[in-house]
Amino acid sequence: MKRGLYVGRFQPYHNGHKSVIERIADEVDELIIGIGSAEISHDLRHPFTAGERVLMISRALKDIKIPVYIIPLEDVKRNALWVAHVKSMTPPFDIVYTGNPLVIELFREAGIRVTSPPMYRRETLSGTAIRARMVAGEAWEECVPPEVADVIREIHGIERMQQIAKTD
Ligand SMILES: Nc1ncnc2c1ncn2[C@@H]1O[C@H](COP(=O)(O)OP(=O)(O)OP(=O)(O)O)[C@@H](O)[C@H]1O
Ligand SMILES: NC(=O)c1ccc[n+]([C@@H]2O[C@H](COP(=O)(O)O)[C@@H](O)[C@H]2O)c1
Repeated sequence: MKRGLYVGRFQPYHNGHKSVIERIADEVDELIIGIGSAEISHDLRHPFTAGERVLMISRALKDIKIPVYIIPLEDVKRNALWVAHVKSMTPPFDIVYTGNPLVIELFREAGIRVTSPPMYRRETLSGTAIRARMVAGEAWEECVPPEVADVIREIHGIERMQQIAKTD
């Protein structure tokens, strides 16, 4: 039994994440998705709440063939304690999937195996680029699974981002 952890902020969950998860699902028996910075929302880098991100990911993964645990993870002030915090919130895992250099370093120092999945169409598929399109009123729907676009519309996510992007 091999259980993997994939950590990200998923602001929003997009087709790059989807392609990574499809590959991971071929390698592990169970997958934990850790939603990082769970406590942060309603700012331009983190527009969506942890609950909204849970909804996006769970709907987009409705057909996945392996068990998936979606777990919000709040940040902690001390990087040196973060891995212990993550372990306290998740089922035990054997391998971590991430491209984030700090996350790689912290798990490696804790003696946990880390793999960095290759980037998929990174020029368009990054949270930063997608959020910029949302704020600018440009097309973003093709960058995310259709279920995620539905959630963003249901929660009036574009209106939220355009509102918080205003200056007073
Ligand atoms: N297009 C992509 N292809 C493969 N992996 C990706 C892609 N975009 C992000 N990832 C990886 O997914 C994980 C979670 O990333 P994250 O939620 O920060 O998305 P992001 O697109 O990098 O967002 P942001 O631009 O907001 O930092 C990270 O390990 C990141 O390297
Ligand atoms: N000290 C901490 O709380 C700590 C340390 C490393 C990563 N993280 C979190 O892990 C997540 C990593 O996700 P990204 O790869 O999407 O940046 C982020 O939410 C980040 O804040 C938190």
